[in-house]
Amino acid sequence: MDVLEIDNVELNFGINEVLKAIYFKAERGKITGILGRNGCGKTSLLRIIFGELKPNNKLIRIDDKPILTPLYKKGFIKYLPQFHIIPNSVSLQSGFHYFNASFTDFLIDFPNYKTKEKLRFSDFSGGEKRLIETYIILKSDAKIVLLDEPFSHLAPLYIQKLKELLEIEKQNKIIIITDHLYKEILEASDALYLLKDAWSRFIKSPEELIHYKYIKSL
Ligand SMILES: Nc1ncnc2c1ncn2[C@@H]1O[C@H](COP(=O)(O)OP(=O)(O)OP(=O)(O)O)[C@@H](O)[C@H]1O
Repeated sequence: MDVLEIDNVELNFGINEVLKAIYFKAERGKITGILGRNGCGKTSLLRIIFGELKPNNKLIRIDDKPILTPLYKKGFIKYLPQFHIIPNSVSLQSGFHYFNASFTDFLIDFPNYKTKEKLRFSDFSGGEKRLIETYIILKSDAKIVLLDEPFSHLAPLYIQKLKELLEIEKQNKIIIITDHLYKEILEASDALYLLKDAWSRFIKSPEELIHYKYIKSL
């Protein structure tokens, strides 16, 4: 599985025209970033790709073949939403077991969690939960990974570590990522799209983000 494309996306919520004429391509071996202001439709686009939000129109292709079944039903895609996905009553170790992810690998990457395996999710801070959930999704056996704001609540060292893991995982996965920490997205991404006025624009250089009034300066 090498290339995911989504085309002709049209999404309205009542009179609110959120997405129209969107084209978007993500490839294995590259991190594909999505930037855009609040409410421009980044989460909606990820949910449409995942298959849980049905737009007025869209066409998804994987390796040039149209996909008509919602992707989440196919089992090879994982989605990190903005909300927490692991129940509070579950222990750290069971959370890894539940998602079929390696807790041993996690402890190698984040050794400071060695004494915390029996703690429940309710015992962790918002940022810690985010780190754990992002790790579990990123390191899963999925072929396509969608990450909605993985960096936003994380300490700089954890962001750095996640970026290193992204570099490794992208060799075997199609990875799409969005966040308001645009400098992190710029650094982590090999291909970048900006959503603006319901259109997607492929961004060739960071200066274009100024041109399209996403930022004032770099
Ligand atoms: N279920 C819904 N019903 C009605 N409107 C919705 C619904 N979900 C999203 N919207 C609207 O669609 C637009 C896009 O929302 P979306 O969450 O995709 O934006 P976003 O770019 O991810 O925003 P943010 O960066 O703030 O998370 C917003 O105007 C939002 O109010």
